[in-house]
Amino acid sequence: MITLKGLKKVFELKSGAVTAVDGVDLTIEKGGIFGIIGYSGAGKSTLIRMLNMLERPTSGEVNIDGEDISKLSKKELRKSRQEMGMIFQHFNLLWSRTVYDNIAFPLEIAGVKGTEKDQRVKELIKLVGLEGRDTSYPSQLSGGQKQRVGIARALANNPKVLLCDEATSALDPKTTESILDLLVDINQKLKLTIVLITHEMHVIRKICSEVAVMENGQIVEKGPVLDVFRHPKEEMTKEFLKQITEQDDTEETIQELLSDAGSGDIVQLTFSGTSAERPLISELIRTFKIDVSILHGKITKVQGGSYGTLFIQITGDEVEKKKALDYIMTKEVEAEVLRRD
Ligand SMILES: Nc1ncnc2c1ncn2[C@@H]1O[C@H](COP(=O)(O)OP(=O)(O)OP(=O)(O)O)[C@@H](O)[C@H]1O
Repeated sequence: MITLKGLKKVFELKSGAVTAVDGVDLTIEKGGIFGIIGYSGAGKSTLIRMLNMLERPTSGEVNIDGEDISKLSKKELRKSRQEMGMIFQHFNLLWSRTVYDNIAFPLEIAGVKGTEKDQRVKELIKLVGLEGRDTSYPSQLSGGQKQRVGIARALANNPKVLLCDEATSALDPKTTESILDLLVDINQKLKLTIVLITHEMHVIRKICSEVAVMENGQIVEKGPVLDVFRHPKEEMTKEFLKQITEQDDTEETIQELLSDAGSGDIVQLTFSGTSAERPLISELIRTFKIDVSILHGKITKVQGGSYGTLFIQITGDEVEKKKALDYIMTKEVEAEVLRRD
């Protein structure tokens, strides 16, 4: 649905030219939640702002449903923008208007009036969970409530895409969770495509189906979240993943496990996707004459499945242990014997 080809943005400053986005090729499929992660200055804001031409590209194409929107006239662009809602880190609300009037604003611009407008605003207030706050002013709302108004306003004209520019970066962790839950809810209920930019990996982990990692204006790695999390290729991706992996998966902890454990084979199991949800350990104990102790483990849930590592210790007869290992291999679980008894 959204295809970027050779997208580039150069800002000409007195001090010289700054290339904010440097030849980005990207395809964003309909209906998913696509996350773009990068550090400050990587070019994320500039990139997302080019998706609705808030920022004009220096070169390259932004194709939405097969149409290059950088070629549209002002009038056509105004119409095309209604198909894309946007929310911002600092909400960008109209401070002198109530919640109701903030949400009604884009409808008024689109020429929606009277009962139709009233019904739509009430529907949106309900959708984002702000019933009873219609007459409040933004200054009377919490950060999370302000972002809910931002979301309702962005959805007013039934857009196909919602662009989120660091939408939870100004919020505390608990409020962030509730706004992320709301975004997933909207994505599923309205079949809305969401594109978000963030510098926080837990946002990607919690709600995105696909991710692109941005560095110096370029996309350095991209793919389904589960794949990128399990097999990150670039240093930048690994660095972001450290935000959500705990220290206890380090080489040192594994060495400690190996030296502390009693007799028996020590096996590292790596699960991903639906394999993480199978009752593998109970299957092993029931099927083979072995004992299994769990030494250490962590399963992380992401959109589209789970992934994780489990360290187990297997004791029993050599033949049975070998059969159990062979069995594990047939279950789409990677198994590595770290120590053989
Ligand atoms: N309007 C502008 N004029 C000049 N330079 C700009 C402009 N907007 C962005 N830049 C520059 O482009 C580069 C990328 O900035 P951008 O804001 O897109 O990055 P970002 O990844 O979104 O970072 P942040 O989260 O800090 O906004 C930076 O070097 C920035 O200084």
